[in-house]
Amino acid sequence: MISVKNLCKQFGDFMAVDNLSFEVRPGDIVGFLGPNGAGKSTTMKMLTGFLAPTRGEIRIFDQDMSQSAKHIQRQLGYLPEGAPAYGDMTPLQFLDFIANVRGLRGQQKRQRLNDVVDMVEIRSMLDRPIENLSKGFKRRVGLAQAILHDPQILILDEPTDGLDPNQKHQVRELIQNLSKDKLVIISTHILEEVTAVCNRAMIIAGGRMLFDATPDDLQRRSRYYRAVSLHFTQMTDISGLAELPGVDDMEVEKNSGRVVLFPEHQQDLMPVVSAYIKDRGLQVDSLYQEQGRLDDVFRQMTAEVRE
Ligand SMILES: Nc1ncnc2c1ncn2[C@@H]1O[C@H](COP(=O)(O)OP(=O)(O)OP(=O)(O)O)[C@@H](O)[C@H]1O
Repeated sequence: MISVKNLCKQFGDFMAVDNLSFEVRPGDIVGFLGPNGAGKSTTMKMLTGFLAPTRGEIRIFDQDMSQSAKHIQRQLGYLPEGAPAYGDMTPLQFLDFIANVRGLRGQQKRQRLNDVVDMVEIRSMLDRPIENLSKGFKRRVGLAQAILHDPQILILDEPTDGLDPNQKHQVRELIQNLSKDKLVIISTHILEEVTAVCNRAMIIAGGRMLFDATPDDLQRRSRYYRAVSLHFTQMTDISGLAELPGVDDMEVEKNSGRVVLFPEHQQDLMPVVSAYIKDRGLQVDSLYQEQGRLDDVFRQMTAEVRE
């Protein structure tokens, strides 16, 4: 388990991480969200023992980071922001070097290198200097070094940054497949990544924790949660929709002409809206209940906090 209590990091007068407390348990895949400068990377650097906190305590598997960083780091895989690596090495040389540092030897090393190269799909790039690889492949090499020793804890700073949509999908699958009993923390700016990969979402801004619950809970906070969204095939008088029982508000989206009906108290509007459409013989080309918009919640939550 990771246990963080009252964690603070100050750079000069500036408080980058301000009194964070949380726990992460096996099986948790935490999406660490926040605007630029929120303190995500700084927190991750402290969790991995690369940066000393100004105040507070980090305990991992019941050991204190300030006393036992080396021991803890053996059980930890870290993909830093930007995935730094030795650019003049090839991925094969670099991963072999990391495997040695991680204490892998002989057949076990060869087997693990082979497996990880396939997992992150870099076999075709193994003999090119890392500095000549595309951003996406550099990121995969970074991911490979993080998982090479099959660590119990994975801390990945924007693991899908710079990847194309196919690669993003692969890396998300990889993270999900890895993490049955692991503790995973990933930082991301991509909100859908949190619903796609994570079972827990933490939002920080200005170094402070604003939210820590499931991605579903986060979606439920959106004003769009259970809103009914519909689009008419042709121009239609929609004034009656706003008067339906249970409708709190109605908006028409400018570009698409899509009508959104917001429910009172998150109630289910589908039956009344469907009946209204059917009774009047109106033609719609789409009608669905929204699950909540994460970008909307994220903006609301972080709007008032300094960057
Ligand atoms: N070594 C440092 N010295 C001074 N200030 C720093 C240092 N490292 C980070 N900061 C500042 O601390 C704040 C938090 O930075 P951090 O990199 O943790 O944010 P982040 O949430 O990871 O942002 P991003 O999403 O842009 O990567 C920023 O204002 C940053 O400028």
